[in-house]
This record gives sequence, C-alpha cells and structure tokens, in this order.
Amino acid sequence: GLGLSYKKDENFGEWYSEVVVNGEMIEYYDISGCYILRPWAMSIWEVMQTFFDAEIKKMKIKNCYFPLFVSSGVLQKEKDHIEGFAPEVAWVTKSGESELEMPIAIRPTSETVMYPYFSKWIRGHRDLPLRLNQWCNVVRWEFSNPTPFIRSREFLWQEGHTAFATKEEADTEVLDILELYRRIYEEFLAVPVIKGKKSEHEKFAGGLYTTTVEAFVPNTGRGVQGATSHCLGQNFAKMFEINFENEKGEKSMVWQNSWAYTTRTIGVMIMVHGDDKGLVLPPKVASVQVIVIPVPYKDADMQGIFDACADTVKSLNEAGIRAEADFRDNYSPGWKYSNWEMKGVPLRIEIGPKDFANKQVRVVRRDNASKSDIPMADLVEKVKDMLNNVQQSLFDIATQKRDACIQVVHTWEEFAEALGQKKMILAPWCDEEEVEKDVKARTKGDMGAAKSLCTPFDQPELPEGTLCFASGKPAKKWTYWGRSY
Ligand SMILES: O=C1CCCN[C@@H]1CCCn1cnc2cc(F)c(F)cc2c1=O
Ligand SMILES: [Mg+2]
Repeated sequence: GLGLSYKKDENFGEWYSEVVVNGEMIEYYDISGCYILRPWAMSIWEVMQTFFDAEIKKMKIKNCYFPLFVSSGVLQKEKDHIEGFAPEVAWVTKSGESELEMPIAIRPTSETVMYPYFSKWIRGHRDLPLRLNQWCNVVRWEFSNPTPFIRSREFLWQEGHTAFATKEEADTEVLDILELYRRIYEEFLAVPVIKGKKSEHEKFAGGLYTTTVEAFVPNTGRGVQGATSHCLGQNFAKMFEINFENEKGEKSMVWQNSWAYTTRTIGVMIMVHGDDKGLVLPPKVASVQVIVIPVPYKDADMQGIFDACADTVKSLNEAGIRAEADFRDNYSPGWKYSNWEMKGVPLRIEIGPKDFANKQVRVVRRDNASKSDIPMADLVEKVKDMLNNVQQSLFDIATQKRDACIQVVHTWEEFAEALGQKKMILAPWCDEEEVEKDVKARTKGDMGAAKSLCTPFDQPELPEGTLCFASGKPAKKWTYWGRSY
C-alpha cells in the first residue's frame, strides 16, 4: 500500500530506510554503502550549497577543484596523519587489463592533495591568506553499518582549506565557519545543534583543535557530528613545508584551517523531523513548498477548478514561493495527499467545488495536519506566514525533544543509567584522555560505546570542588557524552 510499513518509534532503522526510498530521496545501489541521490534529495543539497557558497564568497574564499586521485607516496606523506585511516582508503590498481605501476588512491579528504601546492604557491606574506574551497565527493571504504546520508562509502561535501600568517586569523575563521554550519542546521534544516570543541581523543589527529556542531537523534539516543571546523595549527605547514617570509623578512610557517559539511546533513534532518506518514521537509529546503491539488466532482465545473489551481500556483510562484500543481488524472486526490505527505511537502492546497464556489482554498500543514480555509484573495500572505510558522515550529519542537533528552549527571551510576535511557549526557569531566578511553572501555557493548561528543562553548557554572563523573578527580569542564553515529 501507499503508507509506511514501519513506525518510527518502533523500528527506527527500518522506518528510516523505507522513508528515504518512499520519499524518493534515495535509491539503493548494487554496491554496498553507495546510494543514488535522487532529485528530491539533490535539491535540498543545492539549497544549502547556494547559501553556503554565497556566504564563503563574502569571506573572499575561492572555489577550486583538485584531482580525485592521490599518489601513494603523497597520501602516506605523514604516517600519523592517516595511519588510523588506512583501511578506509580506496585504491585504483588497474586500467583495463594492465596493472598500474603504482596504485593510486581515491581521495578520502584532500589535505595531501592540496598542500604540496600550497607550499609552492605561498612564498611571501602577500600570498596570504590563501583561502580555497572545493565542492566534491570523497570516498572512504568504511565497514561499519552503512546508512543513507549518514554513513556512506562515497559522499558529497565541501572542504575548505585555508592558510594564514597568524594564529589569530585562523582562530577567527574557525568560528566564523562553525557559525555558518550552525545556520545550515538551525535556520535551514530546523535542527538544533550544540557548538563546542572535540576532546583531544576525538579531534582530528592531524590538527591542533577541532570544533563541531553536534546534533542529536532522540529516537536512537545517538549524537551525530553535524559538521566540523578544524584549526590545524602549523602541523601541516611543517609536514608540507608551507612557509612564508613575513614583513620583517623572517621565514615562518603558515597557520591553517580545514572545514567541512556533508550530505549527512540531509539524513539528520530526515531522522529528526520525519514521522509515520513519511518525510517532513522544513520549508526553507523543500524544493516544493506548496502542492496544489484539484478535487474533482462528477458534475462540477472542473475547468474552473483547474484554472483556479493554475492561478494559485502562478500567484504563489510570483511571490517567490515554490509551488506546483498535481494535475495527474490517473491518481485520486486521496492518493495524491498520501504521496505528497510521504515526500514531506510542507503545505497542501486542496481546491474542490465548494472551495471554488466560495473563492477559498483548503490549506493543510504537513507537520501538524492542521487544516484551514483561506480566502483566495489573502492566499499569498497567509501561505508565507504559514511556511514561516512551519519552519519555526519544526525547530521549536525538535529543540524541545532534544532538550528532553539531555541529562545532567554527577556520578558514574547516574551516567550509566542515563546512557541506558538513550540520553545525551552533560557531565563534569577532568579532561584527561586516559579517563575518556576508560569511559569507552566501560561502556562497550552491542549498542556501541559512549564517547565524548563535545565540550560546549556555553559552559554551565562549575562549582569549586566538583568531581569528574568518571575518575573522581577535580572536574575541569562540562562535556557532552553519548553514543553516536
Ligand atoms: O574533517 C575535515 C574537514 C575537511 C578536510 N579534512 C578534515 C579532516 C579529515 C579527517 N580524516 C577523516 N577521514 C579520513 C579517512 C581516510 F581514509 C584518510 F586517508 C584520511 C582521513 C582524514 O584525514
Ligand atoms: Mg571516518
């Protein structure tokens, strides 16, 4: 039948797999961990890309494109940078029947591809800041359970790579970009995120520090790293000899950042807002914000109704609202209602004989199923307000649900209990890496271990004498912990 066979609160994994397919976002592909992004998903990616690309252009960041392929020597340039990742690297070893002299890696990220050229291009302080971005795909042959959008072997992202003369400039940009990532989640996807810093154990090993926007999926009780903005310090400058002559003629190494968000953003949005009727799209990212459906009646003036639908679409489009009409004559109105609900279109407008006679339309909200009759004369303004209300309501409800999952704890017992209740846990921590590894070891299980998610920039009061929940040592900071994707 038309509806979903799994319920979100009963079989989340199956519900999600069904929703992304029935909502026409994803088609499964014959290579495990790879998915087809259909137009309904691609249009969401494009809305975010349009926003983010315009914002980084305001920051004088330039787009470029580096090759997909990395030679083995270059990729292995610095052992500790990729040692832990080596199993994920995909290699090209043949062309046609013949073996390649040297195997060639497919980029899993582009530091080693780009930075030899940063070294070549950056000579003097006038060459700084160098700020590049590329929109591309990357390949990581992961083995943990693949999930559409959330964990795939190939995904789309943008990766920014910047170089500065001073640490201060780098530190500033790290946070400027992180704010853009917060806006993508909170203003476009209507998903609340927490800004913070990753622990020494969870950060990008090749960098100096990692900042993150952390989302949370209440149904699974898992945190999810939404996007990441690293300060690399001078680590890669040392590795790749990216030096410059400063004003005083002294030779010094550049300070670098790198930052990314990926198609994982779409999966987080689906998990947070979707329901048992299918996708629920925030209007800001919906490629169709309003679907207009004629409701035929045996002896009604159908031409008049069709014209009213077309006029409604036209006036909404002229007001900058993404509206379409579904005139397909091989489906019933009921079928169309279910279909567009499955695809998550924020508003549906029904026009039947009664509506037509009264010069009004019936508007139905996808997020809360509320119905209202709107005079055609007021339509554009009312629909604009309703779309804004849907966007805000989705964010408010998601925030309430996320906040209800946050548990403040002070002891290990409270921590273990909260973890069992699928909470995101805020705990005082001594900030020792050994203790973090110990938490992972003590929480290992088939649900996956708990890890630190981030140390929020917005730190609650930490009273003198507060002890670490895990070690009992003096706590230094409040940190979020939980299971994660
Ligand atoms: O996260 C970002 C932002 C964009 C540019 N890259 C950084 C760090 C990426 C960290 N990372 C993440 N995953 C990797 C997987 C690999 F197979 C591999 F060889 C290397 C890596 C790897 O360096
Ligand atoms: Mg990884």
